[in-house]
Amino acid sequence: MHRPDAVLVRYGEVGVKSSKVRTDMERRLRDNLEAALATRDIDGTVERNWSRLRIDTPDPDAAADAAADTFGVVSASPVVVCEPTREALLSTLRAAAADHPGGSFAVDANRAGPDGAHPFTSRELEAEGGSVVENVTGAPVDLDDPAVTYGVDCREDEAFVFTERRPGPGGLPLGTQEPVVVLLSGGLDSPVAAWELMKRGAPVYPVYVDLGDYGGPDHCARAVEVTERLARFAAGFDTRLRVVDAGALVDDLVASVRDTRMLSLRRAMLRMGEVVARDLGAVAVATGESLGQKSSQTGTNLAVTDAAATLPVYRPLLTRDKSDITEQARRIGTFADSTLPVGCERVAPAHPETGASLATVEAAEPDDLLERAVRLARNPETVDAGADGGRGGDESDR
Ligand SMILES: Nc1ncnc2c1ncn2[C@@H]1O[C@H](COP(=O)(O)OP(=O)(O)OP(=O)(O)O)[C@@H](O)[C@H]1O
Repeated sequence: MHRPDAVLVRYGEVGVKSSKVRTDMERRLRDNLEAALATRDIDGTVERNWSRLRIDTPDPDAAADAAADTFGVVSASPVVVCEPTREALLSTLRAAAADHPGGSFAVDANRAGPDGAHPFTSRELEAEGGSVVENVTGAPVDLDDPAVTYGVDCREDEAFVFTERRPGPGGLPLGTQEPVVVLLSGGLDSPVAAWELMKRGAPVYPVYVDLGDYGGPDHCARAVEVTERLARFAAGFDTRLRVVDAGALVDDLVASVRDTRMLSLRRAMLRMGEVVARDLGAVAVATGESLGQKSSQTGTNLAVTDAAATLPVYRPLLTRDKSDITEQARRIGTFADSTLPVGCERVAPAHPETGASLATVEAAEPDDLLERAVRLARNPETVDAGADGGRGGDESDR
């Protein structure tokens, strides 16, 4: 195949929106793709074209990877662009077949345009293209499970030939929903929760609660590292980690509260997240909790935790299994060394309460716990983890 000279970017859910919302979301997707190219130093321009976007670039391979990391994108294909004529298409297919990697193949053609725009149908293109590829490669046709699919997208003014569809994350373009604060521990779950929210279009502001001696520099470094990985999916958005220094508060909790300590700590964390959320214009606070995963995550205990919240609490992983979350963390690149014996595990009491009443928890915790949490969160330290901030709170495009 000649070198591809562009990338076709396909989206999914954006396409079923009403035309105004769809236009706004396509624009946002285009801007996000441009930002993704810019952060990776890839030259290219992005155009909205019928129901796809198209990137013209000297480096389609890298541009397709950048698109495949962009929320809203369902798939991206490096493509060879040619004239929308039978001769040009068959000749481009012939050139592509010269690089056939082996195994069976199919030709999948899509033709769009007004009646009479092309003197051939999609089916005819598939049959004729199939013969061309067969002649060049000698490979067998397999329409059900081909090793290679030669894609042909034929439009009125131009046509595209491709052999790859790199899957994207799907979802909605980042910035089409309102921002959310995510309590990010740097453990396995909360980065996946953040990713899931971003996938639905919500920019996230990660907040790490420094647990002092119970966390330590390695724990915090892990949160920074994970934030950097998340920033890869959020080019142009402010994903800087906000760090709240809660060492003294945790020391006091450990010294003064026994079985319900973890619940009081979660309540304080939610309050801290809320302060940052209000400051940055975020509409909710999210955690990586899932039902029954830990003693603090029973239905009763989650209700006690939520009683401290005045903003909605999002738990994108509520019903997910740990094995599934772990597999996703590996896939999206946020799986870090999760075996560090630090963090909340060290704060937990020997016999944590699994079914606390709000009255019991409130009676056991210091009277000023939540006010103290608010004070601590007013001036978080901001750690730049590689994003080039600025658009997280943009009202205009949601
Ligand atoms: N130090 C922290 N800073 C910010 N948020 C935290 C911290 N520790 C816990 N959280 C939040 O509370 C949730 C439940 O805490 P849990 O004890 O399960 O955390 P973990 O196992 O250390 O981390 P994770 O849940 O991210 O794997 C986390 O998913 C996260 O949203």
